[in-house]
Amino acid sequence: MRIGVLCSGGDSPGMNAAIRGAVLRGVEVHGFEMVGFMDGWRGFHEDDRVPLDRAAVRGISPLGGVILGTSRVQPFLSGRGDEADIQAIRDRVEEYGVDAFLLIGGNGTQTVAQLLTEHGIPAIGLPKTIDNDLSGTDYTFGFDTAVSIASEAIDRLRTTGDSHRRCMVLEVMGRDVGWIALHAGMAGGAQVTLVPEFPESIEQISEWVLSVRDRGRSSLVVVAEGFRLAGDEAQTTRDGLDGFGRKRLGGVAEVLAPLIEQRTGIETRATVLGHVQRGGSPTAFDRVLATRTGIAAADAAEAGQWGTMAGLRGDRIAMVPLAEAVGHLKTVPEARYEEARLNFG
Ligand SMILES: Nc1ncnc2c1ncn2[C@@H]1O[C@H](COP(=O)(O)OP(=O)(O)OP(=O)(O)O)[C@@H](O)[C@H]1O
Ligand SMILES: O=P(O)(O)OC[C@H]1O[C@](O)(CO)[C@@H](O)[C@@H]1O
Ligand SMILES: [Mg+2]
Repeated sequence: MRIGVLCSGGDSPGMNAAIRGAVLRGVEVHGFEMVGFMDGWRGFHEDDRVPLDRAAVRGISPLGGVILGTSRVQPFLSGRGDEADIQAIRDRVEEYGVDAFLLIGGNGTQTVAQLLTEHGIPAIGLPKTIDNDLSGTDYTFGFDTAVSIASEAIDRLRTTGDSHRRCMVLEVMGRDVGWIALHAGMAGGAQVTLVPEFPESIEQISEWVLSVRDRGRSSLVVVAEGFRLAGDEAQTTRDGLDGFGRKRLGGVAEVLAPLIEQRTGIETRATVLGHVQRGGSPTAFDRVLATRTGIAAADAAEAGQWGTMAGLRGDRIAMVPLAEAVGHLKTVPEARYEEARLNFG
């Protein structure tokens, strides 16, 4: 069987380990021939492919980024996903002699895996995203690395914040969910953690910051990029949309810091962590999760379990139907937020 491997969406630490896991299992154990398309669907459309064999994946688990590159280039040339678009993919698939795909990506990529499978082009999904917003899996690889980097940033901001008795506001990624903020905030002992799922008022936030000051401490506020103040309609964005029509979230920390300063009289500084939290070497946890995801995906291909995604369920990797994974974000549940919120301030 010849399998095409392709990454789309943003990169996520662990993607290389996932490719290595899939190749070692697929090529060495199941006897597949594997080929990687460069830069997501661009490589597929432009016939830019590389062989994926044991040598190609040697030593790549500790490497950040992804050796194949990734992009948000559309799989469907017209963008409509109609029969002509599907036929164009079928023609290419035939030309390349590819029997099936392993698609590494987030929600959008898993949607494509499902669409392809429904149209008779077999695909299996490998979930990745630092945001941890994919349903059908407990955690996605990349998330643990992002949380570790954000936690370290909190530790560092705290020492300078404490020295100047300032309130420090750290903005982390996560798009429309607050998983990175929640976990990093808990790991770093943040006094306030703000997530998109549960808007809070500036009065409430200022009250927490003042109560921290009243017991002689400085506040560390973690805010997810998708957070909105209670009553605000829109999230904070930079330059509107990106080249693929998506909102460019970011900057909410810079909006909050002066508001907190105004209301509390406490000098406040904002830091936007940005793409630092997506870069560099994956944690051991992410390497292991990604490797196991790759292994499970290769085994699923051997077993013909098309239209599924290799999700983490407890300590097991389970092949879950793609329909369970796509279309609905995995948001922070109220109980998890309340558990943290009781200790704010
Ligand atoms: N409903 C859809 N129909 C067709 N193509 C889609 C659809 N959703 C997403 N895609 C395509 O899938 C690719 C990846 O989608 P997207 O940019 O949303 O990233 P993702 O996989 O969700 O990862 P991330 O977590 O970084 O957002 C892009 O090439 C996009 O064009
Ligand atoms: O890499 P880009 O296109 O700037 O996208 C940034 C977005 O991607 C993510 O890193 C992953 O989905 C989000 O947390 C963030 O909003
Ligand atoms: Mg997406």
